[in-house]
Amino acid sequence: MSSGLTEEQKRRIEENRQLALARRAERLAAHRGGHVGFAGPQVKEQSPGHQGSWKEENNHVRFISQHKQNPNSPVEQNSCLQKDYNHYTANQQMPNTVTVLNRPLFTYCHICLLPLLYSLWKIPSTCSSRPSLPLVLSPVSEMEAVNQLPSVILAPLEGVNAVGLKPSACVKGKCVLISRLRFEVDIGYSAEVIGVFKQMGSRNYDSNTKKWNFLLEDYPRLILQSLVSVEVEPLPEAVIQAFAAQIQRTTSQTDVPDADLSVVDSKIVKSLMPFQREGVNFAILRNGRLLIADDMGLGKTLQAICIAAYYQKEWPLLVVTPSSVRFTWAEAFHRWLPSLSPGSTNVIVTGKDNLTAGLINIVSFDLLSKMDKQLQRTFQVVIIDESHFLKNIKTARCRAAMPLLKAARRVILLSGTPAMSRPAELYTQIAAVQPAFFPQFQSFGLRYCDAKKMPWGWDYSGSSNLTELKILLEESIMIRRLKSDVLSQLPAKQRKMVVVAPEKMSAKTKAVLAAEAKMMTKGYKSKQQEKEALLIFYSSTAEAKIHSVIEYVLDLLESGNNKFLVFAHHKIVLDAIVAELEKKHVEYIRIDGSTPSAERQSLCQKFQLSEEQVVAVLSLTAANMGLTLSAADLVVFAELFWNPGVLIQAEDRAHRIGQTSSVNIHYLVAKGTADDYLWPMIEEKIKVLGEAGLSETDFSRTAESTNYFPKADPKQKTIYDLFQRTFSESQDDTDEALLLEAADACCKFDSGSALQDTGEMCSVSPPRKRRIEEFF
Ligand SMILES: Nc1ncnc2c1ncn2[C@@H]1O[C@H](COP(=O)(O)OP(=O)(O)OP(=O)(O)O)[C@@H](O)[C@H]1O
Repeated sequence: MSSGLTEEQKRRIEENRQLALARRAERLAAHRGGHVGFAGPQVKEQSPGHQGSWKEENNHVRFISQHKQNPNSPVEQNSCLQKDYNHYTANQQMPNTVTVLNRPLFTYCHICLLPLLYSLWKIPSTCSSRPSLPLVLSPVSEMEAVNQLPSVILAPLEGVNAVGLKPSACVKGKCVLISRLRFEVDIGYSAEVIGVFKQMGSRNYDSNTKKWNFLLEDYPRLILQSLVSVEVEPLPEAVIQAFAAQIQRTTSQTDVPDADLSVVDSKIVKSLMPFQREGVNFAILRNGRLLIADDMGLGKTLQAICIAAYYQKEWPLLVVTPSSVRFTWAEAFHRWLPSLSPGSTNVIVTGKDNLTAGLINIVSFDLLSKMDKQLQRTFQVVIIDESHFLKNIKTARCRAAMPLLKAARRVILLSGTPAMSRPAELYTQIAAVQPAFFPQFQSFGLRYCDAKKMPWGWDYSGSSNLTELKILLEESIMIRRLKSDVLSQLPAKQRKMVVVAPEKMSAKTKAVLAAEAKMMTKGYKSKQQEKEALLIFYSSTAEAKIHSVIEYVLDLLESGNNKFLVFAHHKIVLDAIVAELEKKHVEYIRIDGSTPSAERQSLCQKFQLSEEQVVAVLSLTAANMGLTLSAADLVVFAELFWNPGVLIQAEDRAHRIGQTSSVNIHYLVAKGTADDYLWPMIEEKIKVLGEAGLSETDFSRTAESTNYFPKADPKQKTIYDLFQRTFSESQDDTDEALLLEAADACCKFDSGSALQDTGEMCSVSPPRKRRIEEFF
C-alpha cells in the first residue's frame, strides 16, 4: 500500500531521522565522557551464577573463570577489558578475574564477560606485540537498560589508527554443537589446524559443509592444543554444563526413565497418553524445571498438573495464566485430581485477594504484577501457562514473575509458541528454567541472536547458531512435540470447555441474569412463556459474555494462533469480535446471514489460501454448513447452542477432508448464565447419540468437565428441566426453525441468520424484526 507521502516529505523525514540519530549519538558520547579508551562504559555486573569450571592453563592459554564484578564499583566498571589487555602477561593470574594471554588484534571482547570464552590457541607474536586494542563498549541499548547487561562490540576504539594491523594474520573460528554427541569447528583454512584435527580420533570431515566435526569427548583435548595464530570461540558454558556427561565420557542418559508416579492421583496417571507420559518423565528427570512446548491442544495442562502433583508435598502451588483461562485451570485440577478437596483451588479475582489462601493458587499475569507486596512470599512449585507472555523482560508481568521463578524449586512453563519471531524471545524462559545457563542476556544475545552494534545500541533481533540452541534446549530445558509427531495418539477432535472469567460481566448484567433465572424457577403458565423466557435468558447470556469472548480471542492471537474459526449466534457478539479484530489490525473474514452466497466462496478461499493471520468470524446458524475452512485446526465457540447437531456441523468446517491435523475445539462457557444449562444438555445429548453409534464424538470424554453443573441444587434442576423440555422434546423442523428465528429476534438481530442453510439468503432487505411473542 502506498504511504501517500511525496518524495519531498519522505526526504525530509529521513533527514530528520538522521539528525535525531546524530543528536542521540552526541548525547551518548557526552554521557560516557571520562571513560578514556572506551566508547561506552556500561559494563555491568557479571552474575556469579557460574564460577568457571575450567581453570586449566597451559603455557599459552589460561582458561577463564567467571569475572566477578561489583556493579557499583567504578573501578570494576571499566576494568576488566583494559586490565586484561594492558597489564597481564603470560602466567600471571588474578583470582576471579579473566586472564587471556597474547590477545590477537581482533578478538571477541566478550572474552572477559562470558565464562569459558577464551583464546583457544596461542596467538603469534606478530599479533601479540601490537598495541592492544581498547574495546568499544556500546551505550546501553533500550533492552540492555532493562536487562542491565554488559555491552561490548568487536571493533577497535574510534580514532585508533588501525594502519598496519593485520587481523587476517589470525585464523579465527568457533566451536558449535551440531548434535547431542558432536561439535564442529567452523574455521578458516590453516594447515596447522588441519594437522591438529587429524590427531583427533573422532574426526570427521563433512564435505558438504566443508567443516570438521568431533565427538564431544574430544573437546577438552582439542581445546588444549596450542597453536599460534589461531583463535577459536569455544562452546558456551551452558552447552558445557548440559553436555558434561558426553564431554567427560561418562554415560549420558539417552532413554528417559519412567518416573514413579504412585504419589499422584491414579485418574490422571492412567489418562496420560504415551507422549504425555514421556513429558512427565522428562520433567521429573529435570527435577521439575522445564518448558513444555507441545503444540496447542496436546495436553500441556494435563501434563503440568501431573508434574505438579508429583511435587505435591512442596505445595502451595502457584499457577500464573492469561486471565481468560483462570477458571478453566481450576476446573482442570478438580477433574484430573479428584482427591483434591473442593476448596483447594483459590482463583485470584482482584488484587486484594490473598495469593496464598489456597493449596492451589491461580492468578492472571496482570494481577500478579499488581500484587507486589504479596510476592515476598515464595512458592516452591510454579506453573506458568502461555509462558511466552514473559518474553519481554521490560513488561511488568515479567518483572513480577522472574524473581518468583528463580526462587522456586520447580518451574513448569507451558507454551505452544515459546518464541514467535526471534530467539531473543526465549531468553527469559530459559533463564526461568535454568538461571545458571546464561546469567546475562548479553552472552545469549551474542551467541544466538546475532547481536549487532547499531548507532542506537545493540540489535538482538537476529538469529545465529540455531541448531546448537535447539539441541541445548532439547537436552535440558524443553520438550516439544508437534501434532504431526503424535497424530496417531490423538483423537481427530480434541474438545475443551473453557470457563470464562465472570468478573468481566458487569454487576448489572449479573443482576439481570440472576433475576431471569429466578423467574424461571417459579414456573410459567404456558409453553410459549417458557420459550420466551429461555430465549431472553439466552440473549442476555450473549451480552454478558462479550468481554470474556474478546479477551479470549485476543489471548489466542497473542499466543500465535493465526488461523482459527470463531462461531457465535448473536449479531452483537459477531459485531463485537469483528470490531476488536479491526482495532488490532487483524485480517478476518465474516460470514453471517447477510453474506450473499456468491461472496461466501471467495471469503472461504481467502481464508484457506492466505498466509496472513486470518480469523473467520462465523454465524453459528448461517455458516455452519457447506463451507470448507480446513486451513484452521482450531474452532472456538463464543456461544453455545441447544442443538448439538448445529455445533458438530460447525466444528466440521475445520474437521473435514483436507484437514491433516487433529482439530482443537474450545467451547467458551460462562458461569451464572444460560451456559450452565446449555452445556450439560449438549453433553448429554451427544452422549446419547454416541451410545447409539450416531456420533463418533463424546463431549464428556474429551471436555474438561463432566460435572460442571450441580444438578443437586433443586432450583437449578428446575431450570435445567425447563431447558430440556423446551429444547429437547420432540420438536419438528418447524419448531426448531421457529425457535431459531425467535432467538435471533429476541435480541440484537443477526439479519436473516435463521431459517437458512448455506446462505441462499437475500441480504438486500432483511426480514422485518418481529417481537418474540409473535413466534409462539
Ligand atoms: N490424556 C487425555 N485424556 C483425556 N483428555 C485429554 C487428554 N489430554 C488432553 N485432553 C483434553 O484435550 C483438550 C486439550 O488439552 P489442553 O488444554 O491440556 O491442551 P494444551 O496443550 O494445554 O492446549 P493449549 O495450547 O490450547 O493451552 C482438553 O480438553 C484436555 O482435557
